[in-house]
Amino acid sequence: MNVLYPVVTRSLSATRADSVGDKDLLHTSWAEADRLKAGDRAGGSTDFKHLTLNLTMIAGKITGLIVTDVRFPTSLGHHGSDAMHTDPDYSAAYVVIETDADDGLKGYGLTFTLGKGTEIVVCAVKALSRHVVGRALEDIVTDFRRFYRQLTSDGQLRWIGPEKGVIQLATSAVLNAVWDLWAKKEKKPLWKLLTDMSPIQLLSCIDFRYITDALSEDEALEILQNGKRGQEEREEYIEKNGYPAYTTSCAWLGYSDEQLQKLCTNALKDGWTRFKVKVGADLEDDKRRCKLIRSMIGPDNQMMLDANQRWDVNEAVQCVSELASFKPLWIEEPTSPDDILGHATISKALSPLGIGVATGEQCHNRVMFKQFLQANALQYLQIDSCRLGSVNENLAVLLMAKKFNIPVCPHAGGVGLCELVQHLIIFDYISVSGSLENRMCEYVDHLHEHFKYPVSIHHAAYMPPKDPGYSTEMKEESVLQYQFPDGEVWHQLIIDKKVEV
Ligand SMILES: C[C@H](O)[C@@H](O)[C@@H](O)[C@H](O)C(=O)O
Ligand SMILES: [Mg+2]
Repeated sequence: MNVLYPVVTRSLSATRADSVGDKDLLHTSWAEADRLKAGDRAGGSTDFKHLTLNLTMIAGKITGLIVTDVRFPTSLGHHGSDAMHTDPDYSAAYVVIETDADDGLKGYGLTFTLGKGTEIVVCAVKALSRHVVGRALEDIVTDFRRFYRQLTSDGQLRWIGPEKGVIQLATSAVLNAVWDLWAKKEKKPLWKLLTDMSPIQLLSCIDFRYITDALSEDEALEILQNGKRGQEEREEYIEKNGYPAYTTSCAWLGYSDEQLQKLCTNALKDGWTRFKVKVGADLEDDKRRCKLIRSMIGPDNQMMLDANQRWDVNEAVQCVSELASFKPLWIEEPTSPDDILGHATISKALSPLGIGVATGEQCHNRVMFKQFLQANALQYLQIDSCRLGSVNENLAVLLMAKKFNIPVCPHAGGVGLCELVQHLIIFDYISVSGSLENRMCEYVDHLHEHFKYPVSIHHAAYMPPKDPGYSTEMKEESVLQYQFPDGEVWHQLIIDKKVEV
């Protein structure tokens, strides 16, 4: 089916949504789209956008896209280590987009990597840039669904995906920069840009291809319309209390027991009540560490386990059963992230023990999440702001999670991930799920000092960002110093033979 997407913007929702309601509006604009399309075929000179809408222009044509390989040597302190990724250097392919508008605003985006291979993502971003440079921002955001499709469906590039792996990480970096720029133009933090959008505008950002068997556009619209009810109260609640978080940074796998104890003591003092522990390399080691943490946090605080894909399916059931006495809430990534039916088997086996399965940080697109949901293969869904195709694809997944009634607990263990994903989960609470039950967002206490608008944590909760944008902008001096391999920091580490290049 060849569909012309209705183009819907702020002014449309502001004028007509009031009188006819969004549902009607959806159909009105689809009908209009068809009529206009017919007009085009008949040789009419219809300007679709300007006939349908009375736009307030978002100024600027994208004139440049710069991408940088930025790496932080976190492996030296074992930060971020787990059973599979023993020596991660938290890194990013960092994108800056510039426009010819005279407001001087730039869009900043990133995707998270672990050091080696960042150069490959950088290369993929460059390959995608031809779809971005030369485009008016206005054209992109008023028909975001089409733009998303263009980026993910390049007839040649898609062969190295599609919508997965390096090319999807690159798509995310580019689109994160576009969303940052859009939010800055609107002078709103991204979460607020999203919560202020009408249901129909939000829909117009989502590519529903491949998921309509699980979530139709009408169902998504209904969810978003229902989400408008009580939105103001929820916004007030979040402004006051923040979004609940859990910490992972006390118990990376490479930390010694002493370090673990020290970090856990401090975290408890700071008011943390939910702790994630890395497991999976050695069961006896896992038992010792879990025992230590449980004894420190007491019976009432929550503990989650993360095996980072280390086990086979039956092995996972066996190992987690042996750790069940420590009362973990979930086991995260127990096996291959691609093994949806394996996760379903594990979920079923662990259910009598009261342990759920969590996954998503390596779930590369909405189709996989759809299947996880359809197969009852997860009980906690972990979106990732840089693994999925940016905000656009995350919106699709949040809506599916709502339909399947599965709590979303985002992944944020990486550089910049806390900064980004806080916007998505705050939007989720205010406009989609409307609930905090069984929900929390990951937090790791690393590298925030390199961001211009770092996260603000208060009483173990993410306080909603106030600065315009997606909180993606890094400090210029950090980018210069940590650029790989020529930044000052890497230069010195290489001279001192502290790292292998
Ligand atoms: C290599 C990384 O630090 C991962 O261990 C991390 O993202 C982790 O899986 C998490 O859930 O935070
Ligand atoms: Mg994890």
